[in-house]
This record gives sequence, structure tokens and C-alpha cells, in this order.
Amino acid sequence: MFALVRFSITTAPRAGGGLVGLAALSAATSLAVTVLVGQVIGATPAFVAGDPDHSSMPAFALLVAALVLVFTLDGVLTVVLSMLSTRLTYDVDVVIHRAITATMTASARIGHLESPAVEDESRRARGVGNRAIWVGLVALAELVRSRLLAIGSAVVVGALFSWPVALGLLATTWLVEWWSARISGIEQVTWRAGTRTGREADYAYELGMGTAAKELRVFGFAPWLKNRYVRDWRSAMVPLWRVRRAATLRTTAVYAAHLAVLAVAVWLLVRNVNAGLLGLTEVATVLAALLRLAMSANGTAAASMERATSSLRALQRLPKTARAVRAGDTALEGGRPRRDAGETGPADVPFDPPRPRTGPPDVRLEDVWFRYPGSNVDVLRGLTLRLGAGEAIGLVGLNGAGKSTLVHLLAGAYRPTAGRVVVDGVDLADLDDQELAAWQRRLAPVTQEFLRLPLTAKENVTLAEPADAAPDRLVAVAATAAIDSAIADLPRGWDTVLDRSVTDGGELSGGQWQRLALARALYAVDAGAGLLVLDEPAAALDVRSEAELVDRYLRMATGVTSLLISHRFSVVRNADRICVLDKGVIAEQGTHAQLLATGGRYAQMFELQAARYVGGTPNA
Ligand SMILES: Nc1ncnc2c1ncn2[C@@H]1O[C@H](COP(=O)(O)OP(=O)(O)OP(=O)(O)O)[C@@H](O)[C@H]1O
Repeated sequence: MFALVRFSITTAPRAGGGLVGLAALSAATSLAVTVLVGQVIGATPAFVAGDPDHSSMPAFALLVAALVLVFTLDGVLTVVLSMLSTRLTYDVDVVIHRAITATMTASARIGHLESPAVEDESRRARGVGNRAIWVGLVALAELVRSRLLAIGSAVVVGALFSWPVALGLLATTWLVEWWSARISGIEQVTWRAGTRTGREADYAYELGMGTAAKELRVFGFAPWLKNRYVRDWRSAMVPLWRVRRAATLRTTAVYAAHLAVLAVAVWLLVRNVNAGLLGLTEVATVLAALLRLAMSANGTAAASMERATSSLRALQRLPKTARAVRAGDTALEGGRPRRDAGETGPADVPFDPPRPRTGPPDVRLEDVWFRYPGSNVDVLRGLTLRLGAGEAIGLVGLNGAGKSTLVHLLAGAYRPTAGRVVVDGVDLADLDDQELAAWQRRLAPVTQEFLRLPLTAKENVTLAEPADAAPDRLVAVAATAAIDSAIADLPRGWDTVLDRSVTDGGELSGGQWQRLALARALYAVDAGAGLLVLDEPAAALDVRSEAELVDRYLRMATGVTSLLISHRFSVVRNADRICVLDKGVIAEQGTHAQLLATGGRYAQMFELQAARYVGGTPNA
């Protein structure tokens, strides 16, 4: 409870503090209503049978007016409390989202993004329905109100009637509350154990409703995915239902004890009335207070607080878990010291749209070993490769040889397990986050899974670069990437949002998306990026245009260092140097003609591919 109070007061001091303060005030007004109701009822007979000159009128009217006033205030406070809760909801939502996104984007490296531990912790922090913490904060106000009201009502019952009855009922009221919170705690532990299955259910839902909604239906996989979702969701929820079923008997016993004490209290009250020990005012006040006390057990609020506290702890652990996952790389690397102190989070890393124009970089991979976190297979095994400043290097290799992995290492997204990636003499592993982010801004990549953003066509090309400052550049790169006519056909040209679900939105074919991604990389080069990386840039293009497009592309990108990865030899053959990646190392390198003359692996692969074209050698 104290952790939540501290959290609400530090994150939203006005709404959080105001909510708790108002809750206390609301408890006081509710208690005042109870006492005034007793007073009015007690005074009614005397007033009704009153003297003919109505001398008791002003006092009775005053009592009724006070009751109406306090009752109205109580109602107003309830409305204000609900408004403040809504306000707190917004404030806290922002804080939680910021905390989670700050952790996820705290580093320019990406190991933690693939970590199940980090994903589970983030899911726990968000809680069921993503709202555990703020539901708990609203419950905190309710709990403050109900507990103060319970104590106040007990004092009224004790002072006017019986202290043992007051304390007995207070005890069973809190027993009910404690029991609800305890069950919720057990449910939390059970739910935490099932977060992985729950996450799988979430993925299935996201796939079916978003990412792959169209494809799954076109190919008739929707029922399969639905069954899978139901299966995973049930297996995450069944243990929870089991906990609830197992607790049914004890829950019934706790509520029965509470009701029994209330029944005894009412029976004793009736006995006292019969014995003439209590007047009408006392009876009315005590009865109202007894009911208030008995009904103040707020198991729901206590349970929500339990859940919120558990989520809050997960939220506080999250950055540590993410750091530990990233630090796991250090252990893999044999403890080479790293400068993690520079991890400052997105709020502190200023985004600087203009790319630093520092010319084409010289990049060296020196005896690089790499295995993915959690894997026991070395993808790269002592790879050494140099991309000289301004050189165009082609990279070929079989599926799974490690070509895309090499691109991740070049970008510094992962650290090598051993060895170094050195850019202009600086080891990427020694860069702090801001320096690494600056290096990544010097890259213009087209990866296999290129971005398809539901933004305008213009934003898809320019991203953070200011397009309005260079409209000619936009036209030029669109022409080079041969996407200009497709853009002209869109309902609103460059300003068309590339998402069919938007009014006046447009859609591109797979090949047209790829051309748009190429235009984006060219635009970045023009804006100052010095290293162009094309990973299968022509996979979605028809064979006729691919080689011609890539050649045109490289011509326009002169003056940069470029890495061209492709299974299609027609794409890489004009590179200054072609490297063959095999078994984690560069097995061969040279020009297209030199490699063919050597008769090695490259020549074999080339001949195999060429034989599939009519006439033997495409573009040879
Ligand atoms: N995030 C990851 N975690 C664990 N292993 C991975 C991860 N990404 C790739 N791998 C593994 O690393 C190896 C190299 O993959 P990579 O994608 O770099 O190959 P590639 O040469 O680009 O393949 P392709 O030609 O099919 O695109 C593969 O065995 C793959 O299964």
C-alpha cells in the first residue's frame, strides 16, 4: 500500500495526493450523514407531536438542513473523486507507458528486445488489460475512504452501544478484506507463472487481428489460429480458475462469519431496545453505523491494490531485467569492459535529424565471432572483412550463412561474442548509446524485412529528414528507384497514407514497397549517410529490372561505402569486390571475373544459378 501511495504522489502529486485527501474527506462526510440521519430520526417524534407554537421548529429545520447539506457535499465529493480518478488514470498511463518504452528503447542495441524475460516482465508491469497499476491507484482512494469510514463507524457503535460489538464487526470486516487480497495474491503468482502462455495467446490474437489478418483468411488458416488462441488462452486461465475454485469453501466461511457477527450485533441491538436501554436517536444512529461498518469491507479494492503492487514491482524491476539481459552479452564476450554508463533512455537522447556528413566510413570486422543470446551455435567464426571507404562490396552465401547477422553487427545492434567491428579506427563496442545512435544515423539500410509504415508515401521515404527542404531530392530518388509512376497513381500522390483502412489511403504491391524502401535508402545517402547496406534489395522485383535498378542505384550512390547482399549474382557482379560467406568466415573474395576464374565456391554457385536461365548465363 505504501509503495502505491509513494508512486501516486511522486508520479501525479496533485491528482494522487488530491485523490487520497478527498477520499478521507468523503469518509468524514459519509460518517456525518450517518450521525445526522440518527439525529433527525430521533428528533422527528418530538417535532411531529410538538407544541402548538412550534417552538422546536428552528432546531429541527437546522438539523434537516445540515443533513441535506452534508448529504449533498457527500454526493459532490463522489463526483469529484471520480473526475480525479480519470485524471489520475491519464497521468499514470503516461508514466507507465514512458517507463516501459524508455526501457525498451534505452539502448541502441537490441538484445533485450528478443528476451522472453524482458517481455514477461513488461507484461506483468502492464498487468491484465494493461491497467493494473492505475486500477490499483483508484482502489487506493476507495480503500482509504472505506477504512476510515469503518473506523469512524466502529467508534460510533462503540460509543453509543457496545465496544465488543464494534471491535468484533471491525475484525470480521477486515478479515473479509484480507482474505480477498490474499486470494488475489495467490492468483497473481499463478498468473505470473502463466505469462508465457498468455503471451503466446496475445501473439496469436495480434496475428489474427492485425499483422497477418488478410493472409490467414485468404489461405484459410483463420480457424486454426482461432483454435490455437483459445487453447493458449485457456491454458493461461485454467490455473487461475482452479485457484478460485479451491478457495470457494474458505471464502464462503469467511463471509458467513462476517454475516454471523452482524446478525448477533443486530440481535443485541434489538434486545437493548426492548430493555429500554437505547433511545430512538441512538438506535437509528447505531443501526446506520453498523450497516456502514459491515459493508465497508472492500475486497475488490484490496484485490486491485494487490495486483497493482505486483505490477508496480514488475515495472520497477523492468529496467534492471533489460540491463541484465544486455549485460549477458558481456559475459558471453569474456568480460571485456563496456561503456554501458551511456545508456540514458530516449527522453535524454536528443534526436538530431540531420545526418552527420562525415564521408564514407572505413569498416573492418576483425576476427569476429558471434552467437545469438540464448543460442549455442556460432553464426560467425572468426570472420575478417574490410569495407574500404567508398568501396562497393558484394556479399553472397547460402541461406542461414549469417549475412543479415553481419549487417546487425555492422550497425552495432549486437556486440560480437569475440573480435571487433571497427569504424574509422573506433571499436563499436566502445561506443556509448548516443555515439552508437550517431553511427546508426550514418547507415542507409534496406533490409530483407524493410519497413512498411502506415504513413504517407513521402514520410515512408524521408522518415526524419526534412522533405520540404529538398523536394527535388524526393523526385530524383523516386525516379532512380522507379517508383515515381506508382506514386503518381496514388489518390493523393506523395501525401497518400499507405494504408487501405484510412480514407483516401493507398496500397502498393510487394515490389513497389521494395522500390519505396530503396528510395528511402537513397534519400538517406543524399542526406549524408555514408554506408549503404542493401540486403536482398531486389528480392521482390522482377528479374528484368533488378540488375539494371541496382546498377543505377550504385551509380547514384557513388562516394559512399556500400555492402550489397544478394542471392542473385546479377545484382552483385558489378561490385568492386565480392565476398563469399561460408561456415562463418569469408571463404573467398575477389572480382566477379577473378572468382569465376578461381573455379571455387562462387563459380559453382554462379554456374548453378546461370544454368536455370534459358541460354545459360544471365547478363554474363
Ligand atoms: N534473432 C536470432 N536469434 C537466434 N538465432 C538467429 C537469430 N537471427 C538469425 N539467427 C540464426 O542465425 C543464422 C544466420 O541467420 P542470418 O539471417 O544472418 O542468415 P542469412 O545469411 O542472412 O540467411 P538468408 O540468406 O536466408 O537471409 C541462422 O542459422 C539463423 O537461424
